[in-house]
Amino acid sequence: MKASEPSTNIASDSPDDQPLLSSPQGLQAVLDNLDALVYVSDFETHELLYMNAYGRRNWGQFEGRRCWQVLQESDGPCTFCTNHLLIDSKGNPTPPYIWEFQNQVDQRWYQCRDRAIRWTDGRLVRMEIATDITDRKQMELALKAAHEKARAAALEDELTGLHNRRAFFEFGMQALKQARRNKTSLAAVMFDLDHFKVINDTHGHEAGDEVLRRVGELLKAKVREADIAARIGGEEFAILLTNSTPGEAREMAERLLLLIRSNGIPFRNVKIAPTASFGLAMMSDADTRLEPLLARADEAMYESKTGGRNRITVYSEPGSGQA
Ligand SMILES: Nc1nc2c(ncn2[C@@H]2O[C@H](COP(=O)(O)OP(=O)(O)OP(=O)(O)O)[C@@H](O)[C@H]2O)c(=O)[nH]1
Repeated sequence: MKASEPSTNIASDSPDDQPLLSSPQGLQAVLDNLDALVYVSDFETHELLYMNAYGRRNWGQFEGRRCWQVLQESDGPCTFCTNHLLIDSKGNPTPPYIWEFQNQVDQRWYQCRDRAIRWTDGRLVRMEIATDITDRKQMELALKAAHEKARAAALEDELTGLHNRRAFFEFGMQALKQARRNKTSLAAVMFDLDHFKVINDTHGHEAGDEVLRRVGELLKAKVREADIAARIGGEEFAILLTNSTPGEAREMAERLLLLIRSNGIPFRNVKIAPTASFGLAMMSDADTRLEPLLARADEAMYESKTGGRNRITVYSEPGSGQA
């Protein structure tokens, strides 16, 4: 091939149009030794017009087949096909579109550089250069999973699997903001196991732990997805009930009170029947933070304690009489 002849049969858009290689074989050798997939497919029919050796090695022969048949083994054009992103409103090629995805055939991750170019006959074709980024992606995914696990662990009460105090305040504040925004109700129920020290002293700390675990399980089984339940202290639990009337919140507290005291918790050869004192308060218009709402529920719970334990007190404003 003479130096003035084009080095490739792909229409070039390089500014100087200088041939870079002395022969098509040279260009072929470069493309076939690339450590990346290069392919070209018809913009409309998706027929594969070219695939380098890397592609043929990994995805097989391409002649007479469409890109989605060879590269994705799918029944039709891919839902994530990027062709529409490669041309402007007038149908002219735009700068390369770069994205990452996991190939359905070999399950490896690729960074793809997609571009619309003019083929030898002038038609628009799609060219993709895809580099294997699986190692990097796996590291990123492992790191993300580790972050998520660490965050979940930091928000979980290890003993019961409920939210811990920190999570209760973090998610509780979101629930309060949402309730204020949507003008919906928010109820706080707090309860504390009665004479828990006696349980520990009589049956041992392990027995106490088992009681806490079982109470946690009861709680988890009773709350709805949108509610927030937590162990916020040693033997103290709290629940935020979203979208609940005072009556519904009280019903929930009553169910829990009965469940806790009526199902003796087996531990080794004994059954431990704890009781709990409950306090209930409803969010008021003045509550812009969680603390005042919880302080009222706590005050009601304290009344349950001083009133004889094993009961529910609904907070009522001083002077308005108790519910
Ligand atoms: N087993 C166990 N005990 C705990 C845990 N956290 C706190 N406790 C115990 O819970 C007991 C709480 O005792 P107190 O605060 O005196 O309260 P109480 O005995 O429940 O009495 P009232 O709350 O007044 O009914 C203490 O003995 C703590 O050691 C825990 O994670 N596991």
